[in-house]
Amino acid sequence: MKNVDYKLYFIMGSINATDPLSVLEDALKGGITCFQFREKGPNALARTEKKAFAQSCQRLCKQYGVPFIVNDDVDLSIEIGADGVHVGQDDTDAAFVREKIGADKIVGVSVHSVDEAKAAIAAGANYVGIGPVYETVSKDDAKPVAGTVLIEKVSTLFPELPIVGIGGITATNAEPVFKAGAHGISIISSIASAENPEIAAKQLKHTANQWAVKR
Ligand SMILES: C=C1C=NC(C(F)(F)F)=NC1=N
Repeated sequence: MKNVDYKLYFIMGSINATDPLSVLEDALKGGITCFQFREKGPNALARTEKKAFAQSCQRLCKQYGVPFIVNDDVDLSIEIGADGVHVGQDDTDAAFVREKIGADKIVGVSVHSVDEAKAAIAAGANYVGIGPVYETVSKDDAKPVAGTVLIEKVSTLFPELPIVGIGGITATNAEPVFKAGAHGISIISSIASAENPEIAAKQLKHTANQWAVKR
């Protein structure tokens, strides 16, 4: 996948919004640059419903020319021809994912240490997610708040590696994430739980455009 713009990376699943497809469309209108389909948790959709919902999200992303990445479910990603897969440390092994989906798809990895970042690069990751930068409401098993320290370390050690910060990021606290060297911010509730998701995405996009270092 050619140079993907990770600047405003929205992540959502059916549990994050009452009308997820209209939230996704609003987010796309608001200018998100990348989308991750993350269908996880006790009430997550499964099998046929999950595939149908994924394809509805994928169709919207295609209309707006935004990459559609699937969280963890490699088989679903291949089945529907998604643009890539994102895996956490406890998910499918990144090297295995790269092997299965091929060289031109996007592989993203959540990392919580320099060693995990090194391993992600070795596995062929296109980007890494680092966080939670701030307190998050979107993940009940999130690691302790990490701040931007690891983002700084990883961006210093691996200046070519695209990094997205994640965890509790809003339009008012996004600046330090970019200043620490992140290429983008990853958002769930700041858009999915917003009164007006399109306006929320626009505000986040404005902030991201302001602070994303031109590389
Ligand atoms: C747990 C996660 C951490 N980071 C990311 C991303 F921002 F995409 F890198 N996605 C996730 N699902």
